[in-house]
Amino acid sequence: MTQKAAIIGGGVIGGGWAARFLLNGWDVAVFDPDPEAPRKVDEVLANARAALPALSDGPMPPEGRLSFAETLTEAVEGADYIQESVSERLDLKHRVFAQIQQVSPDAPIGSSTSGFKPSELQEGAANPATIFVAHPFNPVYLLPLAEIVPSAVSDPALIERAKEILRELGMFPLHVRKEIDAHIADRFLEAVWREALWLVKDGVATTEEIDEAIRMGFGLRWGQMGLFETYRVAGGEAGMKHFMAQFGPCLSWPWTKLMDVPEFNDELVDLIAGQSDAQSGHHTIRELERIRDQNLIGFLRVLKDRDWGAGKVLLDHDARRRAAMPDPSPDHAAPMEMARMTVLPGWIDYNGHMTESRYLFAASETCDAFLRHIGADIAYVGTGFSYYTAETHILHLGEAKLGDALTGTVQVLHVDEKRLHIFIRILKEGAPVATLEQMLLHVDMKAGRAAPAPQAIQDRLRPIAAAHAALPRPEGAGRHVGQRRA
Ligand SMILES: NC(=O)C1=CN([C@@H]2O[C@H](COP(=O)(O)OP(=O)(O)OC[C@H]3O[C@@H](n4cnc5c(N)ncnc54)[C@H](O)[C@@H]3O)[C@@H](O)[C@H]2O)C=CC1
Ligand SMILES: C[N+](C)(C)CC(=O)CC(=O)[O-]
Repeated sequence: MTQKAAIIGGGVIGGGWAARFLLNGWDVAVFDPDPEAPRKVDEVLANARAALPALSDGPMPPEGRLSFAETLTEAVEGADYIQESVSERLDLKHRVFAQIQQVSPDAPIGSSTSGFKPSELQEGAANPATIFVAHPFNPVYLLPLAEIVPSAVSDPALIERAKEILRELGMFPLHVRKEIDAHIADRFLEAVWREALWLVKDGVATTEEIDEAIRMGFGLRWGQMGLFETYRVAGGEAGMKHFMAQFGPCLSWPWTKLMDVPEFNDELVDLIAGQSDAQSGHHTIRELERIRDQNLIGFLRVLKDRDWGAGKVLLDHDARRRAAMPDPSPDHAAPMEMARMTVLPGWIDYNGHMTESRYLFAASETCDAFLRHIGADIAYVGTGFSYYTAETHILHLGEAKLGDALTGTVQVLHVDEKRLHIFIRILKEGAPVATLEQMLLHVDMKAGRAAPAPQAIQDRLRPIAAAHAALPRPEGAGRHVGQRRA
């Protein structure tokens, strides 16, 4: 049965949570008294639809149903999980928890709070044990981290269940063992933010120069190794001990203003906002979000290729989803949908449409998913056997443009013990933009020659091939270059 999430507060973060749940197949009810909230959530969701599927190498589950509730009660009724994302005010959060628990006293309630401790959130609650911090990072639909902070009175079983739900959404729940204002990650962000405000206020650097200092250097390193692993490497062969010995004395030098904060007044706000407008005002916020999303997808995909850091979370999520997914078409009465992709900026050529190498990439994503489905997965390759593509014929039938959602399907044309003959369709809105007919050979990699596939793989393939033999033969199958279309 489809699970239901209630999102209370549909701003930047609530919209991101709604998208994360919906695109992972949950029904979502949002409550936010702001009449603009549905428009904002819809816009965030549109960006998320163009972004999150690009991280997945398997078909996404069918999107859940989104509703905007008239009342908080309506939103939380029957919800399996509730995420509070109202403005960062403790009195408001307390009122919201009281209202939620009148309807739903036992459901897990995660709070997106950036800084309040769970024990502060729980004050005066009817059932404090179900309230905890689930602090996400913007954009919630792309970044895996959620800091999970329980208090001493939190229900440990409920916390474990909440962590499991977040894993099911492809997130990385980081259990913060000791509650503290601003948790773990926001303590860093706040420290860097305070330093940055001083640098602008003191006229040392503009907002743009500070951003360059981050994104041209250490920001890139942090994204893949964090702080300690990066500094270990910076210690050279002697590692962390040498790094500490070299930079330890700086701790008593004036390298930070952390103990001192700039006065928060109109002058500071105008200074920062004015420089920020000059730096980025030529883009709308939605444009900046899309630029950010595509950059993050690029980084995350590289990390995924390397099975490293946040990329490892994505790989684990794909594997978990694959294991949980029913057969794409158990009766094999149609070509099997094996992959979903979004056309990314790096896929576009000088003609303004998807470049030809990306059609091979799309086919390979589709074919690899099919191979995993029949048991020829990476563990199988580890045994020294695999399928190699021996021949491909591509027909370009339409154009794919930036942001288009593509689906890859497989129709099996013929199998024998060594050969696998398939017809891949790359579809946009249900119509093929390309077809790729491929012949694959089952190979003994050590011997370097074709070899019969094992019985287990053949047993998975043959019923599919038998059912697909009853499907109409694809129009482009067996074509050669230059042949006129029927
Ligand atoms: N913006 C960010 O970068 C991050 C924010 N957070 C946290 O997420 C929470 C929400 O922040 P944002 O989404 O940025 O704020 P926001 O201002 O974009 O959205 C807050 C929403 O709460 C709604 N709201 C106010 N009272 C409400 C009520 N009684 N019931 C339902 N909705 C109500 C508002 O109408 C507004 O749409 C805060 O606790 C914040 O600390 C967490 C991570 C990052
Ligand atoms: C600035 N902030 C405290 C709202 C930041 C966060 O809470 C996390 C993020 O997404 O940067």
